[in-house]
Amino acid sequence: MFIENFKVESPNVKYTDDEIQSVYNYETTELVHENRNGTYQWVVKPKTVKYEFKTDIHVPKLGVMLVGWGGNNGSTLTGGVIANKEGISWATKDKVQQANYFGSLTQASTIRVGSYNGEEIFAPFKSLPMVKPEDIVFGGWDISDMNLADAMARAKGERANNVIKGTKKEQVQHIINDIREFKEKNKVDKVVVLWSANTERYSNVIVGLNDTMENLLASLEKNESEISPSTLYAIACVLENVPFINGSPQTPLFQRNCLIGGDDFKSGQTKMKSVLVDFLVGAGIKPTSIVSYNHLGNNDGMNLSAPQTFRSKEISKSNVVDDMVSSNGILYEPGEHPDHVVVIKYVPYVGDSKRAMDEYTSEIFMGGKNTIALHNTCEDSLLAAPIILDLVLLAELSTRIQLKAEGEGKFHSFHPVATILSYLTKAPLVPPGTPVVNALSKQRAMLENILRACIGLAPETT
Ligand SMILES: NC(=O)c1ccc[n+]([C@@H]2O[C@H](COP(=O)([O-])OP(=O)(O)OC[C@H]3O[C@@H](n4cnc5c(N)ncnc54)[C@H](O)[C@@H]3O)[C@@H](O)[C@H]2O)c1
Ligand SMILES: O=P([O-])([O-])O[C@@H]1[C@@H](O)[C@H](O)[C@@H](O)[C@H](O)[C@@H]1O
Repeated sequence: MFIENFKVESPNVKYTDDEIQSVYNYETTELVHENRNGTYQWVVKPKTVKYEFKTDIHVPKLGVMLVGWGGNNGSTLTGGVIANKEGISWATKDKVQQANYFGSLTQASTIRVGSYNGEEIFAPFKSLPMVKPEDIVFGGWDISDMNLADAMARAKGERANNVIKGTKKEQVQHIINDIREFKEKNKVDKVVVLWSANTERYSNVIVGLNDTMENLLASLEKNESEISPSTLYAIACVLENVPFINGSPQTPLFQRNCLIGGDDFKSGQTKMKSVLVDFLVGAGIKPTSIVSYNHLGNNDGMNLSAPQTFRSKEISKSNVVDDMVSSNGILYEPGEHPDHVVVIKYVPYVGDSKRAMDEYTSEIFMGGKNTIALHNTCEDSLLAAPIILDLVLLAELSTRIQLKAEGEGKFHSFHPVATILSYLTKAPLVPPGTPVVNALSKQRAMLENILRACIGLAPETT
């Protein structure tokens, strides 16, 4: 059964006029490698850490500035939100289609809150006060000056006629001025910037050039050509203390003192992979070869046909099985890894209709082989647009949550590198020393359990 809303009554939660305060007992384990009577032994010690959360319930007026606003995803998201806001419907050959938010975790999925009369009860995933998509003020940048309506109809072709000019430093200042003007003009309380522009070639960390914020700022002074446009946007956001989310694979490198999320929307083939490989390895089956091919004909596909940009995607799409493989030392020797090949081809005719074909070969009982072949056809932008929405809404929400662990004196925000957004990205950015989790079910559980903690509900274990 589905219920629209609910309120938690518990000694662990208190609703005030300004915030939801909650207490959450986090059941975890501590591992020690101890020498006991001359033999080293792993000892697992279950422990409970008490956390306190407070969530500001005042939902701000939110501005979202998309870099690459006129692209396939930027224009599709904007059009989709307007269609929802205006309640637009249209005739298709099958039926009259209503605007919706299918594919959005925050808008179209549910969480289990308990049972009633023997029936499971589910409520909307957005169980905390969140910005409504229809209330977002959209803005942004594009190197093409085409209006959004025409841009939406176009998914390919030459376009750079609206670039920001000047030295790198001047460009950063230009972006900062744009953010300030946008805020002022639209009277928004907060802004989130999201890179939905084209994939850039992969940037390496070069010592002295981009390895620290100081070196990056010094390189900016020198107008160093190795600083990519996405890095310029990221620097501007860091300097303006505006959350920055990277929807493409290249990693803009900077000191992370304001919320940073990324990298690369986890929309189709990779999302499926982070479910399937988790299932196989979790079932004690050993994937030994994963061959992933896809072709598409939109501008993203054309851009990725350049070897340097394809390399960025290849990296973000390839690391996705690492945590699952390394979780099972019964199946894999140390350092052993399945053969994993990623291919992307540009086929203009199919446009936005991305085709993905995957072959998973695994070893099963007694040397048997199991081959699974998948074929998936789906509109690229219709997969990505709801993910962009979730990223900005969850990024905004996470800036309103404060927490404090037992023994910590003061409340503080989450770490600025937003692990909470992992579910939505192919190559999740995590703080140094934090393990990267790619398995989709774990990523969703982490996100859901944080939201549950904020309203004093125990983690979901079923
Ligand atoms: N399913 C998906 O669509 C999906 C999944 C994962 C990642 N991505 C990534 O999302 C990004 C956007 O995808 P898309 O299909 O909208 O691509 P697109 O090519 O249709 O749109 C990108 C837009 O960015 C603009 N642009 C390029 N460089 C810019 C710059 N420096 N500053 C401002 N604007 C710039 C272009 O003019 C274009 O309008 C791509 O990097 C893609 O790899 C997409
Ligand atoms: O999310 P996913 O389907 O694994 O990956 C996709 C790629 O396979 C595709 O070629 C690219 O154009 C999309 O931007 C996206 O990155």
